[in-house]
Amino acid sequence: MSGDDTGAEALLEIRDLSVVFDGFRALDGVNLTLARGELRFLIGPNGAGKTTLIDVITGLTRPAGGSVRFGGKDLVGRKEHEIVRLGVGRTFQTSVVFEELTVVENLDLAASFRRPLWALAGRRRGVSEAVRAALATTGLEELAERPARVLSHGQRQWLEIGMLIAQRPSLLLLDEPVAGMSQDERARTGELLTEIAEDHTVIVVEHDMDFLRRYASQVTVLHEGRVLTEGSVDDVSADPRVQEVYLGRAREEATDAVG
Ligand SMILES: Nc1ncnc2c1ncn2[C@@H]1O[C@H](COP(=O)(O)OP(=O)(O)OP(=O)(O)O)[C@@H](O)[C@H]1O
Repeated sequence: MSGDDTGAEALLEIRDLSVVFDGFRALDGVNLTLARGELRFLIGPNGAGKTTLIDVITGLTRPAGGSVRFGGKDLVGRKEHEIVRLGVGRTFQTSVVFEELTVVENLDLAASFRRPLWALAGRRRGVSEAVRAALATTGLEELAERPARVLSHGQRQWLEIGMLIAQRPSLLLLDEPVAGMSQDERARTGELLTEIAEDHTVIVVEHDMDFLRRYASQVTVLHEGRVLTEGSVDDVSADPRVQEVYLGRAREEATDAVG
């Protein structure tokens, strides 16, 4: 690995990234550096390019230009499953939970994804350490033997996060983990993210400013495919350009609601 002046601490380094869909630039020269162990919130109005950025990191979308380095390895051009094996995990906006399997079975299935075949073949009954840890972190121990279909919306989201942790990624990418949650569930998720960030590097896509004020430290704001600004929650929310972008959106939504 050649050392450059961004230092050995950077786990993820994105340089001059662009994505073009049918001539439309969904990402346009994005730079983003994440230190190992960082919890970074990624915000921006609808269509800003947040999901596209996650899609590029995870190999779902191929960029038109730029680079994505993770732990010193270039991710561009690698297959999705290869990127998972390198230690990048993501949640999707659509559920990946198996309804008829229990919570613990869902976790075990997720954990087995990175387990070598010989370990699967010789597997004894019982719960692996990775599954036990995921159950404890997400607070789902009491529901371990219940089928996933009985879970509330919040519990299901926590299960999905648990399934991700069970795969032992070093970088977690969470797309709007509190969408549709009650206030209590949001608070519990904020605590969960803080806990997970103690031993993982995490990017959370979120546009709920209240949630950010409570749980975010470092924030990157995307707007129209570019990084508008980056910094602490206070700095970012005091930035007039960010306010304009969000107020503009609020105005549009108010008009839509009326119309
Ligand atoms: N597969 C695709 N083909 C064409 N255009 C796309 C595709 N995926 C995304 N886009 C466009 O790229 C832009 C960025 O979309 P993206 O989903 O990344 O935004 P976002 O910031 O995640 O928004 P949201 O908050 O609504 O999820 C949007 O204008 C979107 O319509």
